[in-house]
Amino acid sequence: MITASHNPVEDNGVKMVEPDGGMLPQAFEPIATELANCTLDAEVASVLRDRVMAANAVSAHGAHTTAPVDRSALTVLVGHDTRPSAPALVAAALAGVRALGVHTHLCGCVTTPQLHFLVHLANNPRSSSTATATAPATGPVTPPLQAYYDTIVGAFLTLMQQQPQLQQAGSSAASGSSSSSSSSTAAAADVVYVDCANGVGAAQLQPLVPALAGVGITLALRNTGSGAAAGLLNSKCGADYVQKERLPPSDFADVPAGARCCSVDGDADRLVYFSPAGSSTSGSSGSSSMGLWDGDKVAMLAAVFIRDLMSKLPAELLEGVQVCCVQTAYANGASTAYLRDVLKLPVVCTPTGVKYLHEAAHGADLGVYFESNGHGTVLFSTKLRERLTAAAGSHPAAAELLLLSRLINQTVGDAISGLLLVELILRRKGWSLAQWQALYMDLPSRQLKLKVADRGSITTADAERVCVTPAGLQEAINAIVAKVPQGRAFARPSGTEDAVRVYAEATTQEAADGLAREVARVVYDMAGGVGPRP
Ligand SMILES: CC(=O)N[C@H]1[C@@H](OP(=O)(O)O)O[C@H](CO)[C@@H](O)[C@@H]1O
Ligand SMILES: [Mg+2]
Repeated sequence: MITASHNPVEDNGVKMVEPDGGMLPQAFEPIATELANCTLDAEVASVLRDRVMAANAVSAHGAHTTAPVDRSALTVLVGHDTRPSAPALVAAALAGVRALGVHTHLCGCVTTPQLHFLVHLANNPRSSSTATATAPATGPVTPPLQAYYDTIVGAFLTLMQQQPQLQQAGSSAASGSSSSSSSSTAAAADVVYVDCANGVGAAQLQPLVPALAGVGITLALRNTGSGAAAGLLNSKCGADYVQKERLPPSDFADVPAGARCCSVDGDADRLVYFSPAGSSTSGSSGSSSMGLWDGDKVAMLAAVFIRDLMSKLPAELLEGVQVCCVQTAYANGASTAYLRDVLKLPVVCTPTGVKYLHEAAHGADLGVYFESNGHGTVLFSTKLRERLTAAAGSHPAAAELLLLSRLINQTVGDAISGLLLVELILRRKGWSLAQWQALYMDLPSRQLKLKVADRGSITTADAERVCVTPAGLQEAINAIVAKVPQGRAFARPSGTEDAVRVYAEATTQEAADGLAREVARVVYDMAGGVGPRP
């Protein structure tokens, strides 16, 4: 997938998709880095021969294979986002793959999660998570993009059209509204304004517009990157901008206060909800008055809904079924407490980066994982899906969960699938944005970043929550945090930028701001800060 995701339009990059639809195995990262850093053609050839081909003998899961690979039987699917540099890079990628004697299939301008889905489906045409798709029975024929919509939107529409016999009336903290059908919710909630980041999400969300109109939901696509006044990809728009700046994106000035809005990123694998200042915004964290429903909030909504459905299943069906919610240190402490104390679900904290969350969630039968920035999904194990399939005829909740496993992209976080999940749950519960927000109150938080001479000098442990080096830094951070009631703070080197990120939360915004500033200063002083002192 040729994309640089949420980054500026002039950047570009590549995301590799494994044959099972998953992400690049971590063991392959150093080799990929080596390949990317080749400067001479001859170097490319030798790294390919000595490193990539040698590693090819090791499968994604670490198992050694001695069987020779028939490259003519392989196909590499290539997709790209809307960046102007895409055509040249796609041509180079296709030429490179063909030079290895491997077939190519150009999927065109698709979202990253769509490409993951298609790769998975091409290799697993009978997979139960894509059972409604019209996939070819044999490879290496590649499935059409329509298979994605058939599976994901198809599951959503089936769930929406089902009689609400499984309503969770009174099953949660926020049960202020007793109505649950879409026709009886406020008209405003039936319009969802979508910030498409001027990226590939715009074209790929388009087929949802007529499909959702059929169930009473108006999708109003904004920042579609087209028209005379088209904005730039990810420029003052997109999920990363909305979540980090806590500001509505450009082209939303006329959207009414309290409206239901969401934002995807440049390759549509992240999703956050927001609402321009006005009603429904109480309880949001941050200095602006815009309401924000970030990845933590999406995760909690999914966890509440799935937990309710599971509670309707007979105990024997769930025997030995492990549920796990995965977060990073950036998850708001209030969301972690909600998972642990209210939902009473096991919570795991991993280092930043979806590859870590995905891996941890994959270990459970039902793994809910989201980064606060809106990237995440819910994974159902094969064991659980088989049990649900067997019970679907006699237990409506099992049938619903099975449909959910199709609505939710099982390969990676997916903004389109995420939007459908959120809209389904809010309608099923009859919840407004305010009721969703009221599940728990975010602790005020602050994120800062600063430059140091060598960010590699900061090493961390315990899912990046503790600094190991430089010596004494963690003790200094501990002393600052100890002075702030319910304070929590950590510093870690970014994996994607030349910067150190500082996160702090406390009971008031002032305290969180002050804590972040103090920690940033101590990092600056002890880890070789450069430029102005925070
Ligand atoms: C605090 C934050 O948002 N960090 C982001 C960012 O990683 P850093 O290692 O923090 O630069 O980019 C990653 C890739 O998109 C994303 O997975 C992660 O959540
Ligand atoms: Mg992205």
